[in-house]
Amino acid sequence: MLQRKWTSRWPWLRSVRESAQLQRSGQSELRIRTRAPPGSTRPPAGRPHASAAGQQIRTGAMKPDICRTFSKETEIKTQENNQSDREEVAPGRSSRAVSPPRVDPDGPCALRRLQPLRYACQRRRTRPGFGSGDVAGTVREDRSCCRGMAKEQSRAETYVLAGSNGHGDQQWQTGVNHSARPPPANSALTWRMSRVASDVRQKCAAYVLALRPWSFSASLTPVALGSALAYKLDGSVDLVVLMVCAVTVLVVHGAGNLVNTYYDFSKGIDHKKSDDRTLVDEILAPQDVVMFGALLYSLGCLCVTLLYFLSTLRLEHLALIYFGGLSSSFLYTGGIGLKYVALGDVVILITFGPLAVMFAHAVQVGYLSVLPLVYAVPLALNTEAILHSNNTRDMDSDKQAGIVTLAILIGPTLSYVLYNLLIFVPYVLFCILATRYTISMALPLLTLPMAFPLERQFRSRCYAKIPQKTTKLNLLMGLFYVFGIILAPPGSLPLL
Ligand SMILES: CC(C)=CCC/C(C)=C/CC/C(C)=C/CC/C(C)=C/COP(=O)(O)OP(=O)(O)O
Ligand SMILES: Cc1cc(O)c2ccccc2c1O
Repeated sequence: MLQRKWTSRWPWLRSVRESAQLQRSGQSELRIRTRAPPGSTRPPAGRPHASAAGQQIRTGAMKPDICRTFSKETEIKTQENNQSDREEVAPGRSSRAVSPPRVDPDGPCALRRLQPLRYACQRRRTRPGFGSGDVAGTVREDRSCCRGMAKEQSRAETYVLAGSNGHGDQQWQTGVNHSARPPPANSALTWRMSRVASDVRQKCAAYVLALRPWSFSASLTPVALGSALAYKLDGSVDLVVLMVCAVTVLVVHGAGNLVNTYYDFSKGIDHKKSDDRTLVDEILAPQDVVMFGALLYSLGCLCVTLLYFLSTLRLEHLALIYFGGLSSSFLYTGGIGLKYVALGDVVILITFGPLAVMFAHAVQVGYLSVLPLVYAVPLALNTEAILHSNNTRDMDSDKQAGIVTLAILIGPTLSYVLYNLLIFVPYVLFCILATRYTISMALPLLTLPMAFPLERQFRSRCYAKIPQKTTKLNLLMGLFYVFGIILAPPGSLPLL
């Protein structure tokens, strides 16, 4: 749910999911039933060729028949123009010289994955002598297609419906220049480069998506809080240390999310309706996730080594907190899998609260202190509310998968009580701080109007959007809390 929302803001990331789905369902291949042109050799199996398809459709040599039903969104009218012809045909070869597409008996529509952002919407038409249709037709503009295309153009993948006889002989006409002219030499290079660029972009987007970056605010706010405390109580903050610390915590959090992705998938907990469908939808392969996780943990170790040189914190203290964070990030779902035995909530409460705040504070000031642990409490409770609402929403599917979470153990009614405690106790603490110490501590109370609707939704068991909204609340409340600390008059903050 959270991810869905997140990707709706960055459609190029969403396209990674969609293209993976299409690929999985076998639709990303050009599927055309062909009649081999007279004198041509049998098409070899392999990647189909759009320009060849366009050429043959036009000449009638290749006749696509019954079209599969595709979603309107993927029915993208394309302009397979000279450019694409040149690009799709290997350099130095005419389009005729290219092998015809792979024969596919049950997938006759020519849905073809082509290079991104290359194709413009074109008129959808039927006309005499075109392809196998031979039906006198009128030119019909498909405006919805144009609208769809405008959207699709922002995507990393474009799908091209290159030929169809299954829709009243309408053809997705490709605007190919069918001359057998070989492409200019430099276009071959352009073709390869844009192909590689597109592939790299796709892969990068998939990795970013797998990290579930929408959740990163949960680990960045404790870093901000620890640094704000160091600034306020010890007088200075080293921005380089702050940056390296933030990267370290982010990297360990991201690795924890990947470990979660891997183990939830291998234990069969993630399914088609889960938030995390990186592996379910085959956006990445399990070994990609493992490699990426290992890379992030290594990067985290590199960052903490850098912190050792940048900070005056003793090595044993630095190592203790860092490996504490690293272990909990792994053990949440890896190894013994604390999440599966109802201990996930404790892990989140500790790592996203006291541990991360103390880490950020300690690397700034060079010593360990209990003060950040106390200040971390409101934030930790609120962050745990995200996980608890997530687990309450997933209660049924988690039960089916045979795992035990706190939400399952206590049931929906007590889950509601717990959620309220997690959401509203921080506000009680802010009220106490504001009235007894400094009014700047009342700043987080500005987010109170966001909390009441969440309580109502939880009460009416409309869980779907609660984790997402709680994450928003967590970010805003955390930021106001940090500002409240920074704006507090000197000496006004409680020191225990
Ligand atoms: C102190 C230092 C150096 C680092 C701390 C860095 C942090 C905050 C690490 C936490 C890592 C961690 C425990 C990640 C787990 C993230 C998590 C709660 C995933 C959600 O899992 P599910 O409960 O399966 O939810 P989904 O259903 O959305 O997958
Ligand atoms: C992926 C994910 C999902 C969550 O529900 C989280 C809750 C709290 C803190 C971090 C979380 C997280 O990283």
